[in-house]
Amino acid sequence: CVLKASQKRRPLSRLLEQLLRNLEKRDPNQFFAWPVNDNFAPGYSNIIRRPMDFSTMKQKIDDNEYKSLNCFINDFKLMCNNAMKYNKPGTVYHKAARRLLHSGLKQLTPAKLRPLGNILT
Ligand SMILES: COc1ccc(C(=O)NC2CCC2)cc1-c1cc(C(C)=O)n2cccnc12
Repeated sequence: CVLKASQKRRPLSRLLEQLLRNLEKRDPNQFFAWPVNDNFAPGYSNIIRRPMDFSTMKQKIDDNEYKSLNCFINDFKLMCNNAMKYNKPGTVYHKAARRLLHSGLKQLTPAKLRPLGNILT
């Protein structure tokens, strides 16, 4: 029988896509959905050396650039830490990044991931 496109994906890619969808749900305002635009964030590209956002992470999954779950988690942390570096504490973006980081990492603990199978070994 012919496998559906999604079934042809590598197991790691399918897991990362599932985790990404779960993380994106925690960004209802879509502040992290696309690259931050210098026109709305003056000086952003001078302050943030390694920008990251959910659409870039999705592209990296599709291009099989993530060799491990840790590389994926590191990009998620980079994205949140960038926002807490550029935006002052108390701003809507700094608060959103703190909340996203903490709630997102709770979903990425070994206990939460173990039920997803031993593909991480
Ligand atoms: C993809 O990035 C965005 C997309 C949409 C919005 C947005 O709808 N902002 C409205 C809430 C008050 C204006 C903000 C952002 C945004 C994210 C960020 C981050 C993540 O630092 N940011 C920083 C300064 C100014 N705008 C932003």
